[in-house]
Amino acid sequence: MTTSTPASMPTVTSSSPATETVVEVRGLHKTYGATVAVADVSFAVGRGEIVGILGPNGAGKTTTVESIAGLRTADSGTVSVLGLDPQHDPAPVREVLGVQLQESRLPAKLRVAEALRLYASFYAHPKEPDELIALLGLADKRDTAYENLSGGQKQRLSIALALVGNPQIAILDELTTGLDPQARRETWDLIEAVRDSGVTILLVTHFMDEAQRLCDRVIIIDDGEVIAEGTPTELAGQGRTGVTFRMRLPQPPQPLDVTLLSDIPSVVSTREVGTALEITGGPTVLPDVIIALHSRGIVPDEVQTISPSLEDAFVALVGHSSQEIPA
Ligand SMILES: Nc1ncnc2c1ncn2[C@@H]1O[C@H](COP(=O)(O)OP(=O)(O)OP(=O)(O)O)[C@@H](O)[C@H]1O
Repeated sequence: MTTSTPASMPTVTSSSPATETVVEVRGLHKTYGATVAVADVSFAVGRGEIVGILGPNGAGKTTTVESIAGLRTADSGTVSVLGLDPQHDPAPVREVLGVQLQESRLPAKLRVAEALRLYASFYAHPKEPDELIALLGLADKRDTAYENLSGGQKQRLSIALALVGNPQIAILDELTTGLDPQARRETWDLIEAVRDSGVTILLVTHFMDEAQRLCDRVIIIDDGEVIAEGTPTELAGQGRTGVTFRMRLPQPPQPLDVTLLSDIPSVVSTREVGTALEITGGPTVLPDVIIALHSRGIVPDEVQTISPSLEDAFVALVGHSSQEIPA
């Protein structure tokens, strides 16, 4: 993650799926008593996409995906899942949409294979439990009770349970929360394999690296409204037109004359970051600086370009990082 922020505030973009729309949400509004959980949310998901729903705590992400799954009744707005209304057609929606929600809990003594067979029995055309056990890397845990699974194994089982009905669409809420770095990466590989098998995925996440790595498009929700939408690269690049890089300079006998850099036309700004110097400027700023330094016999160390990140865009839009809880 970089600490640099875009030069100007990103604007809201709107993008539509390139393929057939399988989920469409229009003007969704949902309150809990006096709390407006979802004020006005609209977006579409195309077949075969992995779409990320990002936003700070309490933004309305879970309420939105639960409304898509038919687990919440919206006050107004429409939700369409493959042309079906989850409120009016809950049974056919359950056949095409699998859900892995936050903190799924199972009975402590239920074994992995038993849980999958039980869930498979709820569906008309389930996947073969053994196939999922193999796909999810749970073969050596098939007879292990839920209470004896590690956090990562419980997470994989909950993904398997979301997929056992052989859904066309899967909603995964906080997929890798609580997992160690290796388990997170394995889970990402798994999600890509699930997508490659033809399942469209709607992923609620707080992790920008996860969204950047997995998602074809992301939708950022704040205070119950969509505030930005686009590919991770599009969103990350908003507001950043120039090039930023950092380098370390060898200690010369004389301190570097700062005008050497500030006189270069393509240099917009320089700042010290620890022992490194960060320079932002136009498209040619990197070679311009290297050539200017070279003319004084200075060869910089550890030159590193800084790519705009989704986290930068998120911070600019929402006002704090994705994992900070606002006061
Ligand atoms: N069952 C409920 N009863 C009352 N208020 C609720 C209920 N569920 C959610 N809320 C409130 O609605 C708002 C949106 O909650 P929601 O869980 O949809 O947000 P979220 O973006 O998923 O948050 P998080 O990232 O913390 O999971 C919050 O203010 C929350 O406190």
